[in-house]
Parts: sequence; structure tokens; C-alpha cells
Amino acid sequence: MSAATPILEVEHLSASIAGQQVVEDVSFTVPRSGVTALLGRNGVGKTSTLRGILGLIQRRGIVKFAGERIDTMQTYRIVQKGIGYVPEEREVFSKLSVAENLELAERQKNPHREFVARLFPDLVQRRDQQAGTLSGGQQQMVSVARALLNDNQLLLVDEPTKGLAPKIVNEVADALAAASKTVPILLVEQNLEVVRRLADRVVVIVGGRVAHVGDAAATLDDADLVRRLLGVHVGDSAHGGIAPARNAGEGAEGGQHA
Ligand SMILES: Nc1ncnc2c1ncn2[C@@H]1O[C@H](COP(=O)(O)OP(=O)(O)OP(=O)(O)O)[C@@H](O)[C@H]1O
Repeated sequence: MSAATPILEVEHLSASIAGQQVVEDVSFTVPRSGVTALLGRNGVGKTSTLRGILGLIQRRGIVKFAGERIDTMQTYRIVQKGIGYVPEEREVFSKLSVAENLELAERQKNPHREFVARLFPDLVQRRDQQAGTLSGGQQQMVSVARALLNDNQLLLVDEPTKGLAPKIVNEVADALAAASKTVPILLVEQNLEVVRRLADRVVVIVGGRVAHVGDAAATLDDADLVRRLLGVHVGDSAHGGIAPARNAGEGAEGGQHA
């Protein structure tokens, strides 16, 4: 396998929940470095795409990780291969302390405790606090920290800044920016200012398929394209740089930009 082989190749992925198809026919790649943002309107299937890649929901299609097919593997095997997952729900063990939450996540002999402590000094101070009593942002940091303790070759991170105060959004983005220097990230993120800061590339899903792949900054600079693909206006800082388009119902365009 050459160094140019993407770390993740997704070909014609479809996925279903309780017999209902929630991802139709999604194809894209993730390179071996940097942040690739997976974008799309609400309910378009971004979370389900991540869950399909991980085998957490029923899926069909080809998924290759570092050149190897993983689409028939069970989730625990996929995680063992080196894919870390930071789910949208954060899923901390609320009755356990911060330290216990982190210890439980350690899959290897020499976990990156110092790296994580440097990124999240707040968690070091709160190591004995029950995770259920942490703020949403602090719980998100625990969730990201757990993924960073191990030698992952890819991180799947789902809406890490959702519902967080602006200051905490910045802290979580800082941590992900630092992490992305050592591990490629596939990021689902609604806050386009965060996408602009973190992402190198964007992959946009419209109507169950990938409708656009491109350079992150160039895509976000094209306000008309953003409005058509995502139904948001760029530039309203009160909404993390985005605001619903007046005609947000339109624009699920069939044309393939990819
Ligand atoms: N447990 C479930 N049972 C039934 N339908 C579901 C379930 N989870 C998701 N769906 C449906 O699957 C579709 C895709 O959902 P998904 O969460 O993947 O979208 P998304 O793009 O991540 O959305 P958002 O940006 O709002 O988080 C939606 O129509 C959603 O209603």
C-alpha cells in the first residue's frame, strides 16, 4: 500500500436503521492527514454514515481502512484496527470519575496520558470529579480525550461542539486542531466557523449522496454554493458563522459537484 492510499475509502455505502434506509449511496475518501469535514443538512445521514463505517448499524457497500476491507468486520475489530470514535452523545460514564472514564478507554500498554493532560489541563484538575456532574463542554473533552489516549490511525468525531458555549467551542476546537497534527480526522460539524478553522477538505451530502467534495476554505468562501448545499447563509457570527437561509427548503440539488 502506497503512502498516497487514503486512510479511509468509502464506496457506495448505504445503511439502514430498523429496516429504513438512512444512508443511500455515499462514496468519498479521507486522506492520511488533516481534517475532512462531512457536511450536510439536518437529517441527511452524517451520523449514520459514521455509524455505518463502524458497523454500528446495518450497512452495505465497500469500506476500506488503510487499504483493508472493514465492511464485514464487527465494530470491536474495526476499533482494534485503529479507528477512534467520539460520538455525538459523548457517552461518558456519569457515575465514574474523570480519571476512571479515561482509564477505561485505555486500550494499549502505553496510553498517551501526558499528551491528553497537556491538551486538557481542566480534566487533570477535575480528575476525581464524577463525570455526570461535568458541564457539557467538559464531558465533550472527556470524550475526545478518551479517543486520544490510544494510537488511532483515524478519528471519527461527531458534532463535538454541539450545544456548547462559544468559549468552550474554542477549547474543543483547539484540542481537535492539536490532535489533527498527529491523526487524520473525519469530522461531522454544523458550526461552519469551526469547519473553516479545522478542516482541509469538505465532503457534502445532499439527498443521500455526496454532492460536493472540495477544499474547505474555497467551498466556505463560496456563499452561494454553501447556501445551495447546506441551506445556510455564511457570515452571521451569532450562529457560529451560519444562519438558516430564508429559502432553506430548496436547494437539495441533484447535480453532482464531486
Ligand atoms: N434510531 C433511529 N430510528 C429511526 N430513524 C433514525 C434513527 N436515527 C436516525 N434516524 C433517521 O435517519 C436519518 C439520518 O439521521 P442522521 O442522524 O444520520 O442524520 P444527520 O445528518 O447526522 O443529522 P443531524 O445533522 O440532524 O445530526 C434521519 O432522517 C433520522 O431521522
